[in-house]
Amino acid sequence: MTSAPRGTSAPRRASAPRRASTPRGTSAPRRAIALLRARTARWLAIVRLLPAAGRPLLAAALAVNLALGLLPVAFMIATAVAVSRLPRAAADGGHWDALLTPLVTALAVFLLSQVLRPFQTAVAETVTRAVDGHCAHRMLTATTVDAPPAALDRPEALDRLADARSAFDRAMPSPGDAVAGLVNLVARYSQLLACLVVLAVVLNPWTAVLAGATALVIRSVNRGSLAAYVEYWKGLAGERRKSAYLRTAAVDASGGKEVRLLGALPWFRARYRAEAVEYLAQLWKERRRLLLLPFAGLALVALVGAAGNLLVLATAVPPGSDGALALALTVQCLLVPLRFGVYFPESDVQTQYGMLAHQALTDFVEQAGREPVPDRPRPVPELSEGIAFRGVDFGYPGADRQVYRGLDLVLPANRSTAVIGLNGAGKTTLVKLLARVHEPVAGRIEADGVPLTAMDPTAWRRRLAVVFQDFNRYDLTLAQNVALGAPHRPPDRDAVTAALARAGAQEVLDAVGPDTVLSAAYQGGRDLSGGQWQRVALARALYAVDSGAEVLVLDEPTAQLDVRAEVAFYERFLELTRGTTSVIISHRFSTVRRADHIVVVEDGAVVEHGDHDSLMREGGRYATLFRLQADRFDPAPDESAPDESAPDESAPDESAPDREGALR
Ligand SMILES: Nc1ncnc2c1ncn2[C@@H]1O[C@H](COP(=O)(O)OP(=O)(O)OP(=O)(O)O)[C@@H](O)[C@H]1O
Repeated sequence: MTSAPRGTSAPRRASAPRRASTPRGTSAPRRAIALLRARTARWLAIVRLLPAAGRPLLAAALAVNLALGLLPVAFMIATAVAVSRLPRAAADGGHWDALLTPLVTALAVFLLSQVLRPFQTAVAETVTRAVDGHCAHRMLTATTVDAPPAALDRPEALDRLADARSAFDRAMPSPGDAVAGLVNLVARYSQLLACLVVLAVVLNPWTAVLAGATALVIRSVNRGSLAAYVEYWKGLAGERRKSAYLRTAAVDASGGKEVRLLGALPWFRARYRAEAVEYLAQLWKERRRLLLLPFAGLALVALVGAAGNLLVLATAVPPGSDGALALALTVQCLLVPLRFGVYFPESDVQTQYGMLAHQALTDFVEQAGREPVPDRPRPVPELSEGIAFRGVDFGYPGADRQVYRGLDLVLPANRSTAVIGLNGAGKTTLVKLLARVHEPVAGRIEADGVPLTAMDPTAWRRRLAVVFQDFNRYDLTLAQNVALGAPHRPPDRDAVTAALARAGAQEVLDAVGPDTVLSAAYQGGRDLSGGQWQRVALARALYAVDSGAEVLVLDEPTAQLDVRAEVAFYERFLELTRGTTSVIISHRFSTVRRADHIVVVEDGAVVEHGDHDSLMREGGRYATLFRLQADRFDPAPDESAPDESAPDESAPDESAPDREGALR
């Protein structure tokens, strides 16, 4: 019997998954037809993957399997001939010559099958790899090129993606395994067919029909049960994903440290165990229902079929040596259809779960969709006016709260704009809308009057250099980490060095060198501090600007910098952003105040905008937040000191950055 594949343990469940993917309320025959259609479609999808293995490989795999199917039948014939000649050879006073040819043939056939058997495994593995390479490419293209980035935020799409990915991680059978399993069936079915032909010729066609029918009935019930079980298993995809998280959270490098510090391993272990037991209990119950109980029925069918055929055998076999040949041959041939009552280890689990993995991939590609690209995209303009958000409404899918309602905002070209607001006000969301990670629900975003939706999204994104709050830390060399800012550009070591210097990461470069992998998990690798990483990410964005990106977007660029580094950053800020259209998001007013234009977002809209001095004079939200932050560090300011936050202040205090550098 089959077993659930590795790596499929254990989530909790609020409600049991549906047992079939057909709609409720439809009649039983209709449901059966729908189910049959769905299963046929899955098989056809796997058949359509065959060419991905490549013709020569496929031909080799088919030839090996055909040989492995037919050679055992040749062995049966040869041994049956030898057995039928045995009485006469013995009677002729030990004239064993007559046995030589069939026995040598049987031996040769046997040896050939033994030699071919490892090739079946090797060829199947090669087919698997070739097909999986093709499917993995499809998955990567879908996730990183075709699908809109927001698709990767949708839980149902992520569930499907998780199942597809776990197949490529070899945690469950993959589409390639399904194709190899399908090819392996050639051996089984060619053997069955050959045995049925022998039965029809040697006994009579009805015996062949009865044996064939018995084999196919028990086979289809077996496969049907397995398919239903796997369908049930599929319904637990979301829980499997949660469970995989629990399993790895305590052991992966980043989470593991904190789990150890908290002493939370027993908690994780207990939680994982409880969920695993609950999850497996459901699976086992379903397994008993779908796999164990039908087994009793199948055994009965097999028994009746075998009994019927043995009866025919007993009455139809003629006496004499012809009868001995017929008996020896047909008894062996009858055993082959009966073996269709067990799962085929080289094929069944592979095809069933592999089909599901392929279905998961297809579902993901369909659910994620394709990012719309206009037929005739308008060129991305060189910004001279700026980027305008016009009446933009946006809320995350499934969330009840709108992040923006009728947002009007201009990011002037070639100037720096700082966006401030409280936690959750929507600052990062603004960056995501700008980068077209999400699209507005209403309203539009324009670059020099051209709607972003009229441009090729890839061309637009190439104009942006973004450092997200949760930027990527690649386990690659320092130089590669920076050069990834413009992967389309041929590697330019001088430009990488210059970007690092501008980002204040010269010390990092001097300390680790450009070719050190930035991860202590590799031999000779070195990890960086949070602040050092932030500078590397900034260097990546500056390298992108150097390579043609026009809009620099920095989301909390100094959050992890120490006071000295932050002061150095904002001293360089004007130089870093000069000539570029830049957007900076920061809670640190020491960074923000240097921007040409400051925007305060609150309750889904811009509530104030202007430069530092005008906003301070206004004495509104910005001024309140600014003073609040300043007071944290200077609760009783010297009365004689210039009042930085005075509403009527007319000239900025140039000494202020030093004091504000300590803010936070
Ligand atoms: N992927 C998401 N799905 C659903 N809601 C989200 C998602 N990302 C953010 N939100 C919600 O959208 C709102 C705005 O989030 P956003 O990250 O833009 O805020 P922010 O101003 O950048 O906050 P912070 O200052 O804490 O970084 C918040 O209420 C947040 O909970």
